[in-house]
Amino acid sequence: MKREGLPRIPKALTIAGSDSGGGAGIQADLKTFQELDVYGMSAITAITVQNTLGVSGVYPLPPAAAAEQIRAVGSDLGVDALKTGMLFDAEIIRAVAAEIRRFGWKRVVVDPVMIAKGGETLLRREAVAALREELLPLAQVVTPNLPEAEVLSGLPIRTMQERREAAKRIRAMGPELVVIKGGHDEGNTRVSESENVSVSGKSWPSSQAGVEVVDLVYDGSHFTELAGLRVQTVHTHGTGCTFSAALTAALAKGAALQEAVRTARAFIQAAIEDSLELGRGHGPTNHWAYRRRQEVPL
Ligand SMILES: Nc1ncnc2c1ncn2[C@@H]1O[C@H](COP(=O)(O)OP(=O)(O)OP(=O)(O)O)[C@@H](O)[C@H]1O
Ligand SMILES: Cc1ncc(CO)c(N)n1
Repeated sequence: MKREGLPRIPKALTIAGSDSGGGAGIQADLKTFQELDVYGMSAITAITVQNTLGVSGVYPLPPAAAAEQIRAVGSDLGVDALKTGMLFDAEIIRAVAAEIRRFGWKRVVVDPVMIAKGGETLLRREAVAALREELLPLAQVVTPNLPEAEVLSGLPIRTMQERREAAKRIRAMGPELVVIKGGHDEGNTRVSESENVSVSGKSWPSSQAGVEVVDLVYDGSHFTELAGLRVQTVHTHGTGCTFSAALTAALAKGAALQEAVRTARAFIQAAIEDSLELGRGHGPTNHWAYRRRQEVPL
Protein backbone atom coordinates (compact mmCIF):
# COMPACT_ATOMS: atom_id res chain seq x y z
CA MET A 1 0.00 0.00 0.00
CA LYS A 2 1.40 3.42 -0.99
CA ARG A 3 1.47 6.05 1.74
CA GLU A 4 0.40 9.45 0.48
CA GLY A 5 2.08 12.67 1.57
CA LEU A 6 5.27 11.10 2.91
CA PRO A 7 8.68 12.25 1.62
CA ARG A 8 10.22 10.03 -1.07
CA ILE A 9 13.01 7.88 0.32
CA PRO A 10 16.18 7.75 -1.82
CA LYS A 11 17.35 4.15 -2.29
CA ALA A 12 20.81 2.84 -3.11
CA LEU A 13 22.07 -0.65 -3.87
CA THR A 14 25.58 -1.97 -3.28
CA ILE A 15 26.77 -5.01 -5.22
CA ALA A 16 29.94 -6.03 -3.42
CA GLY A 17 31.74 -8.38 -1.06
CA SER A 18 31.15 -8.74 2.67
CA ASP A 19 33.96 -7.59 5.01
CA SER A 20 33.55 -9.33 8.38
CA GLY A 21 35.64 -6.55 9.95
CA GLY A 22 32.96 -4.01 9.01
CA GLY A 23 35.27 -1.32 7.59
CA ALA A 24 35.08 -2.05 3.86
CA GLY A 25 32.78 -3.80 1.39
CA ILE A 26 29.04 -4.16 1.93
CA GLN A 27 29.28 -3.10 5.57
CA ALA A 28 31.06 0.20 4.80
CA ASP A 29 28.59 0.88 2.00
CA LEU A 30 25.46 0.35 4.09
CA LYS A 31 26.84 2.43 6.98
CA THR A 32 27.64 5.23 4.54
CA PHE A 33 24.22 5.12 2.87
CA GLN A 34 22.56 5.27 6.29
CA GLU A 35 24.68 8.24 7.42
CA LEU A 36 23.68 10.12 4.28
CA ASP A 37 19.95 9.43 4.81
CA VAL A 38 19.69 6.94 1.97
CA TYR A 39 17.94 3.59 2.29
CA GLY A 40 20.57 0.90 1.68
CA MET A 41 20.18 -2.47 -0.04
CA SER A 42 22.79 -5.09 -0.88
CA ALA A 43 23.62 -7.89 -3.29
CA ILE A 44 26.55 -9.87 -1.86
CA THR A 45 29.02 -11.32 -4.38
CA ALA A 46 31.53 -12.92 -2.01
CA ILE A 47 32.15 -13.37 1.68
CA THR A 48 35.60 -12.37 2.86
CA VAL A 49 37.14 -13.37 6.17
CA GLN A 50 38.75 -10.12 7.15
CA ASN A 51 39.84 -7.94 10.04
CA THR A 52 42.20 -4.99 10.43
CA LEU A 53 45.18 -7.34 9.99
CA GLY A 54 44.13 -8.52 6.52
CA VAL A 55 42.08 -10.93 4.43
CA SER A 56 42.41 -14.59 5.44
CA GLY A 57 39.65 -16.12 3.33
CA VAL A 58 37.57 -15.40 0.22
CA TYR A 59 34.38 -17.34 -0.52
CA PRO A 60 32.77 -16.20 -3.78
CA LEU A 61 29.04 -16.87 -4.21
CA PRO A 62 27.62 -18.39 -7.39
CA PRO A 63 26.95 -15.69 -10.05
CA ALA A 64 23.23 -16.58 -9.93
CA ALA A 65 23.13 -15.56 -6.23
CA ALA A 66 24.28 -12.04 -7.13
CA ALA A 67 21.84 -11.84 -10.05
CA GLU A 68 18.87 -13.04 -7.96
CA GLN A 69 19.55 -10.57 -5.14
CA ILE A 70 19.71 -7.73 -7.66
CA ARG A 71 16.45 -8.83 -9.31
CA ALA A 72 14.72 -9.20 -5.94
CA VAL A 73 15.40 -5.62 -4.89
CA GLY A 74 15.15 -4.11 -8.36
CA SER A 75 11.73 -5.60 -9.07
CA ASP A 76 10.28 -4.60 -5.70
CA LEU A 77 11.93 -1.76 -3.79
CA GLY A 78 13.50 0.06 -6.74
CA VAL A 79 16.99 1.53 -7.09
CA ASP A 80 17.83 5.24 -7.50
CA ALA A 81 21.59 4.64 -7.73
CA LEU A 82 23.92 1.68 -7.34
CA LYS A 83 27.58 0.93 -6.86
CA THR A 84 29.67 -2.11 -7.54
CA GLY A 85 32.65 -3.10 -5.40
CA MET A 86 34.38 -6.48 -5.11
CA LEU A 87 33.10 -8.69 -7.95
CA PHE A 88 35.84 -11.35 -7.82
CA ASP A 89 35.53 -13.05 -11.23
CA ALA A 90 34.36 -12.64 -14.81
CA GLU A 91 31.22 -14.75 -14.34
CA ILE A 92 29.97 -12.53 -11.49
CA ILE A 93 30.80 -9.41 -13.55
CA ARG A 94 28.80 -10.73 -16.50
CA ALA A 95 25.83 -11.64 -14.27
CA VAL A 96 25.86 -8.19 -12.62
CA ALA A 97 26.19 -6.37 -15.97
CA ALA A 98 23.25 -8.33 -17.39
CA GLU A 99 21.02 -7.22 -14.48
CA ILE A 100 22.07 -3.57 -14.79
CA ARG A 101 21.20 -3.72 -18.49
CA ARG A 102 17.87 -5.50 -17.78
CA PHE A 103 16.72 -2.73 -15.41
CA GLY A 104 18.26 0.03 -17.51
CA TRP A 105 19.87 1.67 -14.46
CA LYS A 106 21.90 4.75 -15.30
CA ARG A 107 23.18 6.07 -11.97
CA VAL A 108 25.87 3.43 -11.73
CA VAL A 109 29.15 3.87 -9.83
CA VAL A 110 31.81 1.26 -10.55
CA ASP A 111 34.55 1.00 -7.92
CA PRO A 112 36.92 -1.36 -9.73
CA VAL A 113 38.14 -3.15 -6.59
CA MET A 114 41.12 -5.39 -7.42
CA ILE A 115 43.48 -5.84 -4.50
CA ALA A 116 43.08 -5.36 -0.72
CA LYS A 117 45.54 -3.09 1.13
CA GLY A 118 47.35 -6.22 2.37
CA GLY A 119 47.85 -7.45 -1.21
CA GLU A 120 45.14 -10.14 -1.33
CA THR A 121 43.30 -10.61 -4.65
CA LEU A 122 39.69 -9.38 -4.67
CA LEU A 123 39.38 -9.59 -8.47
CA ARG A 124 40.90 -12.39 -10.52
CA ARG A 125 43.44 -11.03 -13.00
CA GLU A 126 41.63 -12.68 -15.93
CA ALA A 127 38.45 -10.78 -14.98
CA VAL A 128 39.94 -7.38 -15.85
CA ALA A 129 38.85 -7.72 -19.49
CA ALA A 130 35.25 -8.39 -18.42
CA LEU A 131 35.36 -5.36 -16.13
CA ARG A 132 36.55 -3.20 -19.04
CA GLU A 133 34.22 -4.61 -21.67
CA GLU A 134 31.05 -5.51 -19.75
CA LEU A 135 30.82 -3.13 -16.82
CA LEU A 136 32.62 0.11 -17.71
CA PRO A 137 30.26 0.80 -20.65
CA LEU A 138 27.39 0.76 -18.10
CA ALA A 139 29.11 3.02 -15.56
CA GLN A 140 28.23 6.66 -15.06
CA VAL A 141 31.23 7.08 -12.75
CA VAL A 142 34.31 4.92 -12.25
CA THR A 143 36.57 5.40 -9.22
CA PRO A 144 39.90 3.56 -9.59
CA ASN A 145 42.78 4.06 -7.16
CA LEU A 146 46.20 4.55 -8.78
CA PRO A 147 47.15 0.84 -9.18
CA GLU A 148 43.66 0.09 -10.56
CA ALA A 149 43.95 3.02 -13.00
CA GLU A 150 47.26 1.57 -14.22
CA VAL A 151 45.68 -1.85 -14.80
CA LEU A 152 42.57 -0.46 -16.54
CA SER A 153 44.47 1.98 -18.77
CA GLY A 154 47.54 -0.18 -19.32
CA LEU A 155 49.71 2.87 -18.55
CA PRO A 156 52.27 3.36 -15.77
CA ILE A 157 51.31 6.42 -13.68
CA ARG A 158 54.12 8.43 -12.10
CA THR A 159 53.17 11.99 -12.94
CA MET A 160 49.97 14.03 -13.01
CA GLN A 161 50.27 14.15 -16.80
CA GLU A 162 50.27 10.34 -16.91
CA ARG A 163 47.31 10.32 -14.56
CA ARG A 164 45.43 12.56 -16.97
CA GLU A 165 46.31 10.31 -19.90
CA ALA A 166 45.08 7.25 -17.97
CA ALA A 167 41.82 9.07 -17.15
CA LYS A 168 41.28 9.79 -20.85
CA ARG A 169 41.84 6.15 -21.79
CA ILE A 170 39.51 4.90 -19.05
CA ARG A 171 36.80 7.37 -20.03
CA ALA A 172 36.98 6.05 -23.58
CA MET A 173 35.78 2.70 -22.14
CA GLY A 174 32.37 4.23 -21.36
CA PRO A 175 31.97 6.13 -18.07
CA GLU A 176 30.81 9.75 -18.13
CA LEU A 177 33.07 10.69 -15.23
CA VAL A 178 36.42 9.23 -14.16
CA VAL A 179 37.79 9.80 -10.65
CA ILE A 180 41.35 8.58 -10.14
CA LYS A 181 41.87 8.56 -6.37
CA GLY A 182 45.22 9.64 -5.01
CA GLY A 183 45.35 7.75 -1.71
CA HIS A 184 48.22 5.54 -2.90
CA ASP A 185 50.34 8.47 -4.07
CA GLU A 186 52.78 9.08 -1.25
CA GLY A 187 55.05 11.08 -3.55
CA ASN A 188 54.16 14.20 -5.44
CA THR A 189 52.65 13.82 -8.89
CA ARG A 190 51.09 17.25 -8.52
CA VAL A 191 52.14 19.73 -11.18
CA SER A 192 49.24 22.08 -11.71
CA GLU A 193 46.73 24.31 -10.00
CA SER A 194 43.94 22.66 -8.00
CA GLU A 195 40.92 23.38 -5.87
CA ASN A 196 41.25 22.89 -2.17
CA VAL A 197 38.46 21.05 -0.44
CA SER A 198 37.34 22.77 2.69
CA VAL A 199 36.40 20.30 5.37
CA SER A 200 34.92 21.74 8.55
CA GLY A 201 36.39 25.15 7.74
CA LYS A 202 40.01 23.96 7.74
CA SER A 203 42.32 24.98 4.94
CA TRP A 204 45.85 23.96 4.13
CA PRO A 205 48.65 24.94 1.79
CA SER A 206 48.60 23.43 -1.70
CA SER A 207 51.26 21.51 -3.62
CA GLN A 208 53.18 19.96 -0.74
CA ALA A 209 54.53 16.48 -1.37
CA GLY A 210 53.15 13.91 1.02
CA VAL A 211 50.99 16.52 2.75
CA GLU A 212 48.03 16.47 0.48
CA VAL A 213 46.02 13.83 -1.29
CA VAL A 214 44.72 14.65 -4.76
CA ASP A 215 41.84 12.98 -6.56
CA LEU A 216 41.75 13.67 -10.31
CA VAL A 217 38.30 14.11 -11.86
CA TYR A 218 37.79 13.99 -15.65
CA ASP A 219 34.46 14.64 -17.37
CA GLY A 220 35.60 14.40 -20.97
CA SER A 221 36.44 18.09 -21.34
CA HIS A 222 37.84 19.29 -17.99
CA PHE A 223 40.23 17.94 -15.40
CA THR A 224 39.62 18.93 -11.78
CA GLU A 225 42.10 18.18 -9.03
CA LEU A 226 40.39 17.77 -5.67
CA ALA A 227 42.97 18.21 -2.97
CA GLY A 228 42.62 17.38 0.69
CA LEU A 229 44.83 17.19 3.75
CA ARG A 230 46.65 13.83 3.77
CA VAL A 231 45.97 12.46 7.24
CA GLN A 232 48.97 10.63 8.70
CA THR A 233 47.27 7.44 9.85
CA VAL A 234 47.31 3.68 9.30
CA HIS A 235 43.51 3.58 9.70
CA THR A 236 42.56 3.72 6.05
CA HIS A 237 40.85 0.35 5.64
CA GLY A 238 37.87 0.75 3.32
CA THR A 239 38.52 4.34 2.23
CA GLY A 240 37.76 3.50 -1.41
CA CYS A 241 34.52 1.66 -0.59
CA THR A 242 33.36 4.47 1.67
CA PHE A 243 34.19 7.11 -0.94
CA SER A 244 32.25 5.36 -3.73
CA ALA A 245 29.33 4.62 -1.39
CA ALA A 246 29.05 8.30 -0.42
CA LEU A 247 29.15 9.23 -4.11
CA THR A 248 26.38 6.71 -4.82
CA ALA A 249 24.26 8.00 -1.93
CA ALA A 250 24.57 11.56 -3.22
CA LEU A 251 23.52 10.43 -6.71
CA ALA A 252 20.54 8.56 -5.22
CA LYS A 253 19.47 11.86 -3.65
CA GLY A 254 19.61 13.52 -7.07
CA ALA A 255 22.93 15.36 -6.84
CA ALA A 256 24.78 16.33 -10.03
CA LEU A 257 27.92 14.30 -10.74
CA GLN A 258 30.54 16.85 -9.67
CA GLU A 259 28.54 17.74 -6.56
CA ALA A 260 28.32 14.04 -5.64
CA VAL A 261 32.10 13.71 -5.93
CA ARG A 262 32.56 16.67 -3.57
CA THR A 263 30.19 15.15 -1.04
CA ALA A 264 32.13 11.88 -1.23
CA ARG A 265 35.45 13.69 -0.77
CA ALA A 266 34.18 15.58 2.29
CA PHE A 267 32.63 12.38 3.74
CA ILE A 268 35.85 10.35 3.44
CA GLN A 269 38.04 13.23 4.66
CA ALA A 270 36.00 13.50 7.86
CA ALA A 271 35.92 9.69 8.24
CA ILE A 272 39.72 9.45 8.01
CA GLU A 273 40.44 12.51 10.18
CA ASP A 274 38.22 11.37 13.07
CA SER A 275 39.91 7.99 13.37
CA LEU A 276 38.32 5.26 15.53
CA GLU A 277 41.58 3.47 16.44
CA LEU A 278 40.01 0.01 16.25
CA GLY A 279 41.92 -3.26 15.84
CA ARG A 280 45.64 -3.99 15.76
CA GLY A 281 46.25 -3.29 12.06
CA HIS A 282 44.77 -1.00 9.43
CA GLY A 283 41.59 0.06 11.19
CA PRO A 284 38.31 1.26 9.64
CA THR A 285 37.38 4.87 9.04
CA ASN A 286 34.78 6.69 11.10
CA HIS A 287 31.46 6.52 9.25
CA TRP A 288 29.77 8.71 11.89
CA ALA A 289 32.20 11.62 11.48
CA TYR A 290 30.58 13.50 8.58
CA ARG A 291 27.13 13.61 10.19
CA ARG A 292 28.46 14.38 13.66
CA ARG A 293 30.42 17.35 12.35
CA GLN A 294 27.25 18.73 10.81
CA GLU A 295 25.22 18.18 13.97
CA VAL A 296 27.75 19.67 16.43
CA PRO A 297 29.09 23.00 15.15
CA LEU A 298 32.70 23.55 16.25
N1 LIG B 1 45.64 9.52 4.26
C1 LIG B 1 44.59 10.07 3.66
N2 LIG B 1 44.15 11.29 4.03
C2 LIG B 1 43.08 11.87 3.43
N3 LIG B 1 42.39 11.30 2.44
C3 LIG B 1 42.77 10.08 2.01
C4 LIG B 1 43.88 9.39 2.60
N4 LIG B 1 44.02 8.18 1.99
C5 LIG B 1 43.03 8.12 1.07
N5 LIG B 1 42.29 9.26 1.07
C6 LIG B 1 41.10 9.54 0.25
O1 LIG B 1 40.24 8.43 0.37
C7 LIG B 1 39.60 8.16 -0.87
C8 LIG B 1 39.94 6.74 -1.29
O2 LIG B 1 41.24 6.75 -1.84
P1 LIG B 1 42.22 5.50 -1.92
O3 LIG B 1 43.21 5.81 -2.98
O4 LIG B 1 42.72 5.19 -0.56
O5 LIG B 1 41.20 4.35 -2.36
P2 LIG B 1 41.37 2.78 -2.32
O6 LIG B 1 42.79 2.39 -2.48
O7 LIG B 1 40.42 2.28 -3.35
O8 LIG B 1 40.88 2.38 -0.87
P3 LIG B 1 40.62 0.88 -0.25
O9 LIG B 1 41.20 -0.10 -1.21
O10 LIG B 1 41.29 0.89 1.09
O11 LIG B 1 39.15 0.76 -0.09
C9 LIG B 1 40.09 9.22 -1.85
O12 LIG B 1 39.16 10.31 -1.88
C10 LIG B 1 41.40 9.67 -1.25
O13 LIG B 1 41.72 10.99 -1.60
C1 LIG C 1 34.97 -6.97 0.74
C2 LIG C 1 35.98 -5.93 0.43
N1 LIG C 1 35.75 -5.08 -0.59
C3 LIG C 1 36.66 -4.12 -0.90
C4 LIG C 1 37.83 -4.00 -0.16
C5 LIG C 1 38.85 -2.93 -0.54
O1 LIG C 1 39.03 -2.05 0.47
C6 LIG C 1 38.03 -4.90 0.92
N2 LIG C 1 39.15 -4.83 1.69
N3 LIG C 1 37.10 -5.84 1.18
